[in-house]
Amino acid sequence: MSSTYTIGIDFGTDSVRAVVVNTANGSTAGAAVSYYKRWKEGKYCDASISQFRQHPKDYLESLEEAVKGALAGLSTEERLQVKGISIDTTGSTVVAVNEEGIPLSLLPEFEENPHAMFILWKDHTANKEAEEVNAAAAKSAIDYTKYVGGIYSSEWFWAKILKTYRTDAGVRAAAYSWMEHCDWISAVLTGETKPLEIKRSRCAAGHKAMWNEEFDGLPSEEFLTSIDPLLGGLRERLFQDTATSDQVMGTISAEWAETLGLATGVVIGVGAFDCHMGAVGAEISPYAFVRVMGTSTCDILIAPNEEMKDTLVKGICGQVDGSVVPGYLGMEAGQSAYGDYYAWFQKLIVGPVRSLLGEEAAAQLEDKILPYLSEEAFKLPVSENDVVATDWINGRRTPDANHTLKAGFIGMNLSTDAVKMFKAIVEATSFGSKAIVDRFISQGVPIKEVIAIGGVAKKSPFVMQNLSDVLNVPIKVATSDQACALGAAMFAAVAAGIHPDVKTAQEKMGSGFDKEYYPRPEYVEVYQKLYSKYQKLGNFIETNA
Ligand SMILES: Nc1ncnc2c1ncn2[C@@H]1O[C@H](COP(=O)(O)OP(=O)(O)O)[C@@H](O)[C@H]1O
Ligand SMILES: O=C(CO)[C@@H](O)[C@@H](O)COP(=O)(O)O
Repeated sequence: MSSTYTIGIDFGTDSVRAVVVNTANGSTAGAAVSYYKRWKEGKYCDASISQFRQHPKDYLESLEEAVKGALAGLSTEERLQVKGISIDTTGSTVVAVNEEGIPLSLLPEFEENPHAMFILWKDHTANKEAEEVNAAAAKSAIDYTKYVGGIYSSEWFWAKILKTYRTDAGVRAAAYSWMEHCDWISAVLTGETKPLEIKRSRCAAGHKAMWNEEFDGLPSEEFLTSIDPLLGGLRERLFQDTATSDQVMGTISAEWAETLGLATGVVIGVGAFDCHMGAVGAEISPYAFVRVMGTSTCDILIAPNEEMKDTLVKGICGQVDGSVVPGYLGMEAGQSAYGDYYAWFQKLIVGPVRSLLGEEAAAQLEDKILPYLSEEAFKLPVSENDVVATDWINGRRTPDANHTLKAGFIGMNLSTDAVKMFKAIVEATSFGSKAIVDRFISQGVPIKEVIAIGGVAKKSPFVMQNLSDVLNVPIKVATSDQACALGAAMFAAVAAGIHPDVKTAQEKMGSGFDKEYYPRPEYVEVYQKLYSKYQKLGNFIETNA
């Protein structure tokens, strides 16, 4: 019998990655990456006001490029054995669409309007609106925030919609409905994008839009208009039900089948967020804590629903039945900047070089600077008098979302150089991780093991060793370079009926682990002291800055 294949597609912050996977044994038949062109040029973004927008054309062009690249090495016969495609994306990354489900920025009149584009997860322009959602929730008879950690975040659906409605009356008038990136792009491949026709991801709806079966779907019209009457009428143009990612969104449209060189009849699965599919790719099992370590971190944990019945974990990004593995409660937490904090420091150093010495010198430095800083920082001794920083350079996602918080440093003197600053930044990201782990444990959710995936987990032994020292637990790193896309390929195999459930797909297609970091006992005590300084600095910033 010939092999069958599925394609997993992972839309990250900067690029999309596609992998073609053999469904029998998980081997990779092809893989490719495509970077978003407009995003790379810095278009439609303004970091000074935390505005980060992505054009749907970037997604469409990169989708085609990455999938074609991943399929390039397959024969025609092998291509015809591709049976399913599933997609994960970042989120909450939302866009206003018309009645046909076309993002407004794909229409000529809104083509260059950032408010008509996808509002990326890390866009924090809606801080005020998030506060208003929280104020309305505090007054409401039903606490709609109870399954999203008790605090609504500016990274999420309703806050972003309200901010857009207040900012741009033209977009407001033209917006029939709104979609998450993972729903829209999956729908695009089927050729049916009408907002009321398509299936909506349980993962996206539950973690970001306060959808829950207990509320009969989305928050009530009364609640939404109590935040602002501008939200009136939208609820009925969104969705009532949601679907888990083992389900089928549809089959590939004739147009996309031809463009990609695939057979008609390829199943398109229901989409989800990157970290949720990544956790499946990393072979998550109950109470394993999977950290997706890239631009940001997303931490995912699953538990049997019956064991978590009365537990509400405060200050995380939600707990949703079936958001990761159908039949289990999926919990999410994370940090808004992880690799992005390192990237910020890289830019800080490379920026003046670019201005003074030109692009060539800057590009050389850019390639070398993070590995150099990591190598040198690894050699430094650790003392309780070292520089301490917070990890809130893009606000705090968890525990207890607050995107108005900023990063801060203490303990510098004239001997503080770039390497020492970098060490403090890496330690800050580890301390932020510890705060999350401690929160889960203190709220009654045990963690049986820690697994890491994502660019940072694969590229930086320094960061990973530091994290293990600070958390004082071993950390396993998954073998796959593309665990999120692999997880998507596993979901595609379930949606296409090749494997009966996620667990079987994990057993057949999982790639295992290739590295494990162990805490070094001699660092545990000093990191406890530095962590306590981190907490004090954090308290100071939170109450004074
Ligand atoms: N050598 C390195 N050490 C630490 N971080 C790195 C290194 N190289 C790249 N990174 C970080 O990895 C992040 C990208 O992670 P990746 O998982 O590839 O992408 P995404 O978050 O878009 O899914 C960037 O924020 C970058 O700063
Ligand atoms: O926040 C979520 C999901 O809830 C992520 O999509 C977001 O952190 C982006 O992930 P990356 O850092 O680009 O891997």
